[in-house]
Amino acid sequence: MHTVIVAAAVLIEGRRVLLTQRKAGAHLAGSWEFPGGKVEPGEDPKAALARELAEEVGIVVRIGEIVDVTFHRYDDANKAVLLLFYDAERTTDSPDPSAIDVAALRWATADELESADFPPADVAILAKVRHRLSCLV
Ligand SMILES: Nc1nc2c([nH]c(=O)n2[C@H]2C[C@H](O)[C@@H](COP(=O)(O)OP(=O)(O)OP(=O)(O)O)O2)c(=O)[nH]1
Repeated sequence: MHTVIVAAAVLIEGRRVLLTQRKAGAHLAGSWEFPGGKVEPGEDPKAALARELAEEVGIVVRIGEIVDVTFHRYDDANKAVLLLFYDAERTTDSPDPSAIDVAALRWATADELESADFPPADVAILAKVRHRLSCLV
C-alpha cells in the first residue's frame, strides 16, 4: 500500500467554509471535502494547494498555517493518505469560486457540516472547523 500526500484548504469567509464535492468515478465519489488534492513528487505542499485551488475552483489564495494533519488508510482503495490541512484566504483580487473541476461547491455553516457527508479521514478536521465557525461572531 502506498501513501499519498494531500493538501487541503480551510477557507472561511463570513462564518462559512468552502467545500467541494468529489466527482463521479473518483475515489469517494459524491463526498464533500475540503478543496485540495495530491501533492506531486518534489512539490511544496503549500504550492500544491494553491495550484489545486486554482485548477478546481478558479481562485487565487494565500496559504497560511497548518490546521491539522491526519493519516488514514483506505483499505478499499489500497492506499493511505497523509492529509495536510492549511488555513487559506482568497487574495483581494481573486475571482469567486466556481465548480471548474469538481462536481459542485458550497459555503457551509457550522451546523451544515455533517460528518456522514465527508470522507472518514475528515472527522478531526471537521470538529476543529465546526468549533472555529461557531466561535466567529
Ligand atoms: N482534497 C481532499 N481530499 C481528501 C479529503 N479527505 C480525504 O480523505 N481526502 C482524500 C480523497 C483522495 O483519496 C485524496 C485526494 O486526492 P485527489 O482528489 O487529488 O485524487 P484522487 O484520489 O481522486 O485521484 P486519483 O487517485 O483517482 O487520481 O485524499 C479532504 O478533505 N480534501
